[in-house]
Amino acid sequence: MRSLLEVNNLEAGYGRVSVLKDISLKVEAGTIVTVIGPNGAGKTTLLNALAGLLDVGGGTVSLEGSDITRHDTEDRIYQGMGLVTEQRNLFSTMTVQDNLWLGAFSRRGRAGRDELVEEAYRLFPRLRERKLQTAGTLSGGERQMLALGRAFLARPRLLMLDEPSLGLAPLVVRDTLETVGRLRDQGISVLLVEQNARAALKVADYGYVLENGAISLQGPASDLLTNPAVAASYLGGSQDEARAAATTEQACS
Ligand SMILES: Nc1ncnc2c1ncn2[C@@H]1O[C@H](COP(=O)(O)OP(=O)(O)OP(=O)(O)O)[C@@H](O)[C@H]1O
Repeated sequence: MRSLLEVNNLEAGYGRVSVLKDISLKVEAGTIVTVIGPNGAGKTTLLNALAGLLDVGGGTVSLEGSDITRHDTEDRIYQGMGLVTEQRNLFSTMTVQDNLWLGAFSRRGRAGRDELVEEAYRLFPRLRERKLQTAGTLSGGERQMLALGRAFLARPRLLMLDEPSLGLAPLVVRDTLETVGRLRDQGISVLLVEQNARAALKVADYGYVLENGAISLQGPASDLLTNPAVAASYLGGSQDEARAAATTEQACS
């Protein structure tokens, strides 16, 4: 079966500065794949390269088997890619409702758009409660939810999210990543870039660890959560604690 997204031996960077080295990864349809890694590892660069915002120096990117390596961003969006950046790119002086309405551009006519926005409210009830509030006055978590709601309305096949938990309090991070899970339930596959490794691995199906522009480790998210090396570097525990957690996990399964 072919993957929704397949990246092979990707190289990319900024002018003569090379950042991504020989990146190969896949996103299967209906799954959440996370890329975790420290500051400066190249996570945002990876999403920008996949969205066609950077020239790639080598390798290939395919979406459902069709080679899009040289396609421009507009074309990639047309083919079903969506990107929510760290900035979330909302219209701060416009209401929640109007921000959503703009996201429903794929549907023609007022009735069609209203129907789509209604679907977003069903999926994210908090947005309905806030629909007349301007986006600039929302809390960080609500802003992120609005960004996800708007991305949902564009109906991408693959949604790429750059650090949705950035700047959010721990409880709000959990809420936000549960929302990402709801998008998957709606048939949207997700490539999730996160520094918050634990929260990301909890919601994801599969994970990659990116270090210094290269993939250093990959596996099912549940395996990475109990991997001692991942725990020591990214989950805030010692290798001994991680081994103990892995043993308990195995004993319970
Ligand atoms: N416009 C740019 N020009 C030159 N170098 C850049 C540019 N943007 C990023 N870099 C460099 O590329 C490397 C990877 O940066 P990137 O933002 O992709 O990392 P990241 O993993 O997303 O980090 P963070 O988690 O801090 O956002 C860093 O060394 C960064 O300094």
